[in-house]
Amino acid sequence: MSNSSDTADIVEEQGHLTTLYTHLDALREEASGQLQKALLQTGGTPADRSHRDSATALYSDRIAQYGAVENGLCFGRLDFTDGERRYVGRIGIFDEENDYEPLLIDWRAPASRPFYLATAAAPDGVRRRRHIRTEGRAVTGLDDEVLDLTEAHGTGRGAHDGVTGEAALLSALNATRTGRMKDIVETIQAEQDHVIRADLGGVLVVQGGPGTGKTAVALHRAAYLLYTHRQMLSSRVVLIVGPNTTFLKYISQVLPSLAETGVLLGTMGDLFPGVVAHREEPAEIAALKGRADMVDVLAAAVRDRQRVPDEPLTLHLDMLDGAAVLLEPAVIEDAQERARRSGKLHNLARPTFDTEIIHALSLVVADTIGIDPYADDPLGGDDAPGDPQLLDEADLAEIRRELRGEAEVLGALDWLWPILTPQQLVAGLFASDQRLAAAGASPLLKRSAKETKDGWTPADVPLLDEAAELLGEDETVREILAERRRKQQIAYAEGALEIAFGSRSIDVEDEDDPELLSVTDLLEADRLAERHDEEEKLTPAERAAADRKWAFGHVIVDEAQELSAMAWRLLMRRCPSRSMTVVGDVAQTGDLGGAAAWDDALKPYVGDRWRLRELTVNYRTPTEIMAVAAGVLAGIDPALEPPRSVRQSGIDPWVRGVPPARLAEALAEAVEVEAEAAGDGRLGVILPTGLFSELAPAVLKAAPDAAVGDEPELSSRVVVLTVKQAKGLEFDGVIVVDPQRLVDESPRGANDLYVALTRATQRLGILHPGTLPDSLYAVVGI
Ligand SMILES: Nc1ncnc2c1ncn2[C@@H]1O[C@H](COP(=O)(O)OP(=O)(O)OP(=O)(O)O)[C@@H](O)[C@H]1O
Repeated sequence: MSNSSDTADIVEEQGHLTTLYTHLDALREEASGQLQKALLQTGGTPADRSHRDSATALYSDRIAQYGAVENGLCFGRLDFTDGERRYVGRIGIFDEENDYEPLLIDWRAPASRPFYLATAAAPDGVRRRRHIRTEGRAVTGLDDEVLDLTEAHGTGRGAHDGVTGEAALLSALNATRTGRMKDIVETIQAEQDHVIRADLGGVLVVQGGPGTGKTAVALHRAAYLLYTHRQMLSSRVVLIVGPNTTFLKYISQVLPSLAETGVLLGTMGDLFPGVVAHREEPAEIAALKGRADMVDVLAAAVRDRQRVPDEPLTLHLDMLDGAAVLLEPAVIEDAQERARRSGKLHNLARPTFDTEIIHALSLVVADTIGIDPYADDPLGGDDAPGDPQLLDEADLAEIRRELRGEAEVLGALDWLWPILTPQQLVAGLFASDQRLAAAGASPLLKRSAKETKDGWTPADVPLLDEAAELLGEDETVREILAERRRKQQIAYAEGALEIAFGSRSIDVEDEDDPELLSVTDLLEADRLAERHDEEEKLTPAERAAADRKWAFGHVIVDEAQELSAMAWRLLMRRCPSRSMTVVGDVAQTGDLGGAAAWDDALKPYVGDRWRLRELTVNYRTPTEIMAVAAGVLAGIDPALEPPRSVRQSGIDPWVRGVPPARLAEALAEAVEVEAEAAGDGRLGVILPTGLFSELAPAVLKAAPDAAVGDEPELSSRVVVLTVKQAKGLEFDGVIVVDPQRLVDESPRGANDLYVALTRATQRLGILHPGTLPDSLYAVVGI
């Protein structure tokens, strides 16, 4: 490796870079011109409008893309032994005036691959790899690796220890953190490249210890797949699932800067359209909800809502002037049986149930009104012997029609076989001890009225999705529910207008006053127009987010070890093609319902047809910190190998014990020192949940601008978090407080401690009130 500050080389590269930016500016101008043209056009046929909309989307996307690649447009150059030269960058740029000669090759294109893979041992025709360092539009330095050892005279100035572009890599790794993840396109390593460019089909599991770049690789894989399979994936959308919203914020900037759209980012809590599920709940309850046997519980809960009363139901019918008829339990049971046997899902079987009940009731009514009083009396007024029923089939049909309009009949049907939304089923189940017992669920799932009011939790989402599958929702059901909502809205609006206009009557059909819009018009005109507009303008990712049945083109799951069995079911439903990238580390599993082994999680869906790729090098945590974490990992499972750190920091972690009464004070002191040491970077303070409210004020005392809360702002200088919140994140310096308590707080506490200890890129401090877990005593040597 040589660090070339040779002026002639820099001048040469500057010349090429300036040419590239001239092209970029021209492309941007061209796209802006086209966008303006599209925006200025009005009217036309629906086809014209749709054409215009797609042009607007296309050029807006392009402009965003050009903006995103402004920094670091070109970062590499390959010189081949045959004299060919290739420049590698964030997008492809071609010379239109010179037979579309490539001036810059997109990092995702096959032609860029040697930039990431070529080594001195396998140079693949590459003589020299050059990393070009830039600031804005200026070249500031060059790092050259000569891969052709004959030229390097065997000095070994090639790739070091399997690392490509060492200088550029180390400079990226040592840079202070900003609270937002950055792309790694300039320094992707060979083992990461193999994952990023793996085939689209099937389930790919990427297992790797902390800091091995799993998240970075997952995001770059999304960008690569969208580039390579654009047509299919941009319309079917790539779903990326992360553990929490703080994490999503952390990674959100990476994709736009990779110039990608057509991606939907979400947590499990976001995957049931119409429901926001971010309420916290105890880990044990979430674990119960995540168990596979909840499938049977929900199926039983649905059956439990199909009722058969012990006593006959008495129905007063208008058609009989309020006289009562009886609906016998045996009749209901029979109808229920037939509806169940129809093989349809609950909501979809309701018409069958209705038909059966209405038929049975029509016979009861016919018996009441249609009996020939003289049928058994040949000497009576009526001389027609035989059939006592005076009503024919047409009369019976009329009775059935009337029965369908009877309020008490409709009420009874709704009670006996209610049309249910998933939310009604699940909330109804959790609200009642009896229903929980009838469904065979744990009584611990009982939810108080307050909790229900506070909303859904992420663990509820797979249950709602399962419920939707069991209840069935087709157009009819959706229409019924929409109609119900519409009626409620109209009733509400009518009420509101009554209040507004006093006793003045508002006739929705009022023809005398054409100026007066009807209530229906008021409600519907705007809404319909709005909906129409919205649907036309929605991007595929927005449409996917709103559609529970969307089949994603590819699904990427980060921190996948945390997913419960129920969560896996939901994700597999969203991805019928089973084209997935599953990224995680089973040694970091914190959730009680999470996976201890990939096979357990995946077997039910793909058997053993999944591929495993391992990442083995830790780019985040220096050797000194990893030595401490490795002791904890050995305590979890001696068979687990810690990833190998790619660098040393020269800074040993510190461990400080203080009397419990001094913990807050000592923390405040440590925060002051470590925040100072982090310089422009970020400090993370990881607290046990049980000490959070007690110790967070101590951090705020030392750093009043520290971020604390459900979704702390990660760009703050100091951030206070629980382990759960810290998952997937990183900071320049980290203070871990009371590791023994972290371990004691959960059955997966040792995994949590391992996560906490591996968040730092430079400095780690451990503060404890007198006791440390055994696994730490051994390594810190106290
Ligand atoms: N090839 C690379 N070049 C530069 N930086 C890299 C590279 N690979 C990983 N990194 C950096 O290393 C850090 C860790 O990466 P990342 O967060 O993706 O790891 P992870 O495996 O998801 O970790 P964890 O499991 O602990 O959450 C990030 O700052 C990332 O940018």
